[in-house]
Amino acid sequence: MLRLHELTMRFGALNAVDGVSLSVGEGERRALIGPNGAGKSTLFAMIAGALRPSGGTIEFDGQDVTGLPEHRRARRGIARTFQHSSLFAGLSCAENVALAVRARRGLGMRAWLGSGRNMDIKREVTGYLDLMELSEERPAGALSHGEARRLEVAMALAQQPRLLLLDEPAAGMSSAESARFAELIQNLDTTLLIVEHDLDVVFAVASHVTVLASGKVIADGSPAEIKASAEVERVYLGTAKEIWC
Ligand SMILES: Nc1ncnc2c1ncn2[C@@H]1O[C@H](COP(=O)(O)OP(=O)(O)OP(=O)(O)O)[C@@H](O)[C@H]1O
Repeated sequence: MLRLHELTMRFGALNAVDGVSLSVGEGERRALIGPNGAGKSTLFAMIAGALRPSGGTIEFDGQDVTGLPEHRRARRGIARTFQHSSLFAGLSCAENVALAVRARRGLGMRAWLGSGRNMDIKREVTGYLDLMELSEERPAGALSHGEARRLEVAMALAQQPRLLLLDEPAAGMSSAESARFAELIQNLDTTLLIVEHDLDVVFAVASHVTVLASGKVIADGSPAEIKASAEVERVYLGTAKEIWC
């Protein structure tokens, strides 16, 4: 579904992402991990379309999307969440998700409750909120941090993405919140690419893990392979574990 070939991002003399090639298959849940400054966010931004690569290509669903802006990638089925909240605090959970559903369907924002079509939207909204265990009527501004992040995922799901990109979704969550979040994400059947520092979340959610360091892929495999990798253990999970967070 997603194929990166020799993807590179240079900032002046720095190769923040340095010739990364990787493929994500349909149905995979891929985690990108690595220490601070490894290039994860930069790689994520290039995949989402927020940053134009200095070199290399990005293929989505067999098509070269390297030059496409973010909104056109979104139309092809790539949805993302942001590190910072993108919710409307004064609207309820249902209203926030309804906005995303209506945007996907190309509908206006006026007169959005009442008609037959709106019942159809309402059913769809309820489905996404149920997946993320959120109640319809609560104002987004009254949600806990963990609930707000789940609402952002519900809004991304409302785009019916083929590939969902999650940018540090568990950042700032308590350990109880992040454990629940991981369970909910595991139940999604969307192909997923997640950048995350919380390794408990990563190993609970991911089917595949890619480890970046200094802009390069240093390991790639199943969670069990990554945990067992002497190289990853030596550099990150063991002696230098403190640099992860
Ligand atoms: N806009 C920019 N201009 C210059 N350098 C940048 C820019 N964005 C990122 N960098 C540098 O690129 C390198 C990779 O940064 P990036 O944020 O992608 O790493 P990361 O793995 O996401 O780190 P973290 O885990 O701390 O978020 C770092 O050295 C960073 O300082």
